[in-house]
Amino acid sequence: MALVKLRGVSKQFRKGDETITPLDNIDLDVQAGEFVSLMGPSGTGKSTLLNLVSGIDQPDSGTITVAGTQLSGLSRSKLADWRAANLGYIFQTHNLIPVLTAYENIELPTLLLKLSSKQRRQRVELALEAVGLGDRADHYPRQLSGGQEQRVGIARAIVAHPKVVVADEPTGSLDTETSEQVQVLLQRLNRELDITMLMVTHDSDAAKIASRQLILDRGKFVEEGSLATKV
Ligand SMILES: Nc1ncnc2c1ncn2[C@@H]1O[C@H](COP(=O)(O)OP(=O)(O)OP(=O)(O)O)[C@@H](O)[C@H]1O
Repeated sequence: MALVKLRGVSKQFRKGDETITPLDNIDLDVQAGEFVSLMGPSGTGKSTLLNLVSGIDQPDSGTITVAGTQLSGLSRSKLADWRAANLGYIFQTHNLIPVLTAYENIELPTLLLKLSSKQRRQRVELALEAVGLGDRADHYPRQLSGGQEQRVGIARAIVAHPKVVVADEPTGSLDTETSEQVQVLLQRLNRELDITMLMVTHDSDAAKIASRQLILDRGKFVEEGSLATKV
């Protein structure tokens, strides 16, 4: 069974008198271990889709099942528990807390999990190592480069050992070289840690690191290279 499964998902927003429908009766299957990139013009609903898959927002119709759980049936607190255990979110701007060290920023999501302090420390150390920042644990965000900050953001997204990581333009604020390093890192985490990735990007080079490239076009998905095919 697909790890991420959307069936007939629609989402509308009202803008003044106008109703916009960024997602229109969408179906999507992402298999465990896949790395899917999602491109499309600005305002077509890519971030909206990530928010639905993360349970941050609810669809107007359709069903979303992630890691075996149908999200629409969950209360807010159950959703928060589910998200803490199953989902990591990588932002364009890393959203690190400036008064916390790299270690403490990465530790934050683990505070929502039932772990002993030893297990928590092991998870944080593993995540720091996975992103190559074992020697930066005690640095504050202001003491890190942009690429290092993003790597802390990535470590924070994987520290709970989530089944799915969604990334919203993770390389959007980085220079070319740093962007390439982050792309390599994401690819490695997908392959070596078997993390299923769903990444929104405007960068066609970044999109190519994915095992499957989708484009969101007028409320529907088309697969890169087969523009007429609905997924
Ligand atoms: N909470 C909201 N309330 C009203 N309109 C919204 C809301 N969230 C998104 N929208 C609108 O829905 C549409 C899709 O937005 P979304 O951010 O998902 O697009 P996107 O494809 O991620 O864009 P970009 O590439 O610029 O980040 C846009 O027209 C946006 O203004």
